[in-house]
Amino acid sequence: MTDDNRVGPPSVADHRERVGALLPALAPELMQLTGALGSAVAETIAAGRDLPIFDNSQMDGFAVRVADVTGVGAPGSRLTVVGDIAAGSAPDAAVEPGTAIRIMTGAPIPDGADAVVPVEWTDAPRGSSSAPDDVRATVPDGTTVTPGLYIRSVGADVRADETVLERGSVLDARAIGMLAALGYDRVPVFRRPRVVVMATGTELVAPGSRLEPGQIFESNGQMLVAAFAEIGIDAELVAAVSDDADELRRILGQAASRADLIVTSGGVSAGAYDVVKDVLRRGDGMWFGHIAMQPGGPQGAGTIDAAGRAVPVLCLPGNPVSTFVSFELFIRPAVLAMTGRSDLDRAVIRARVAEGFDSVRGKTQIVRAVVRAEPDGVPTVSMLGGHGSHLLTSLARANALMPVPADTVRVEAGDELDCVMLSTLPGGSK
Ligand SMILES: Nc1nc2c(c(=O)[nH]1)N[C@H]1C(S)=C(S)[C@@H](COP(=O)(O)OP(=O)(O)OC[C@H]3O[C@@H](n4cnc5c(N)ncnc54)[C@H](O)[C@@H]3O)O[C@H]1N2
Ligand code: MOO
Repeated sequence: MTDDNRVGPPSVADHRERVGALLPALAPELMQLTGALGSAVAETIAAGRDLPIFDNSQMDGFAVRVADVTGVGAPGSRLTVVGDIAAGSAPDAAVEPGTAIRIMTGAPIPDGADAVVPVEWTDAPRGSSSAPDDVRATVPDGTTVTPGLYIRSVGADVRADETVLERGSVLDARAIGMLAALGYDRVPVFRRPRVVVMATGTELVAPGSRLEPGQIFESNGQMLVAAFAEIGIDAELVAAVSDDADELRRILGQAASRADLIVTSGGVSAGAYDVVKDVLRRGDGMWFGHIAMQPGGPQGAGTIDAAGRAVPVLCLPGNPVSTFVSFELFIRPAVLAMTGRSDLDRAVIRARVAEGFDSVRGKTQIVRAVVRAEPDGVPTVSMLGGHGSHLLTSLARANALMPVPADTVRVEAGDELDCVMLSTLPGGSK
């Protein structure tokens, strides 16, 4: 539990709980399918109809009766062509004994037909705009013409009322394609939060600007917006805010009026210009402190009032690796839960440590790491770049974060630890 009267600093789990409790689940809404990519479905969705919607042809060819197309290798009897069905039109004749109907891929199977022979098996001209008067099919060696050949049956993909998406699953391109095929133009989803990301620090200038002495390029805001985009949330980046309390107060107020969540970076430690902490600590509902984790120790979390609405604010430490680790451990799962998603956590792989290293007593150390697949089965993991929370390049090169428990002071080669995968394991498996 998060408990300000506790002995010792809050743990990673405590802070995760605190952040999770601040972000309420967002209400469901009906959304146009075209805009729903990345949203989680708000209710279990059943197919409203069968798919395929009707029996249709899998091939460009001729709809026939099996009895008329027997024998392998030898030409079958000549069949009178009594119709022509393109995809998108309905049959206007039935296939009687001794007849066939030309048919295109996706067109409905006419009454009387119980198989389709591809045009390649026939003596009909291919790609001709009009159907021939008659046709003869020759069944290739090794093929048996049985009822249903090259017919895609109604309901073979999914039957009406069968579940196609569970509540909480995310709409990806494939799910959207499937819902469109079922005829859904709108889909019930959990609303996604409006997020404002605010990078604070007088030293920050936008990438691409000319640097004056002491200035650096703003990277945390860019990284956070990208991290939100990776979980389907279009966050708004507010230009780097200087360490001026009045300016920050004004910008926070404006952001709160339009946001479901505000995320700040920087200004939460013990410095003379730690403006985020100075401005927000005066309001009710904010907590600031150090959690037992490195990087990412100093944190702030709470709500601010926006015309009677309590808007959650999460304040992340400014060191770039600390910002990212805080997003990963606290914001990512809480925001995914807020948007109704059921897949809150990244894939975890247990890996064997390749080289030993020291860890910090009393703090969960979040180590940047590279996990590699090994032929013998157990993947190996190597620490990357040291513990410094300014070492952003090693973070960018890592494919995993490896939490080392707070009671561990030394990790030995050969120890096995869980690694939280940030990207795909070299070799392809997740
Ligand atoms: N006396 C103490 N000093 C510090 C403590 C402490 O407990 N006592 N904690 C250290 C730890 S741990 C961290 S983490 C940082 C957190 O500091 P702040 O959140 O106040 O962050 P800043 O001071 O604003 O910045 C820290 C560092 O990161 C750079 N930065 C900040 N924002 C950005 C950005 N948007 N893009 C790129 N780089 C950024 C900034 O220039 C600083 O170098 O405090 C330690 N100090
Ligand atoms: O904990 Mo700070 O986040 O080391 O860099």
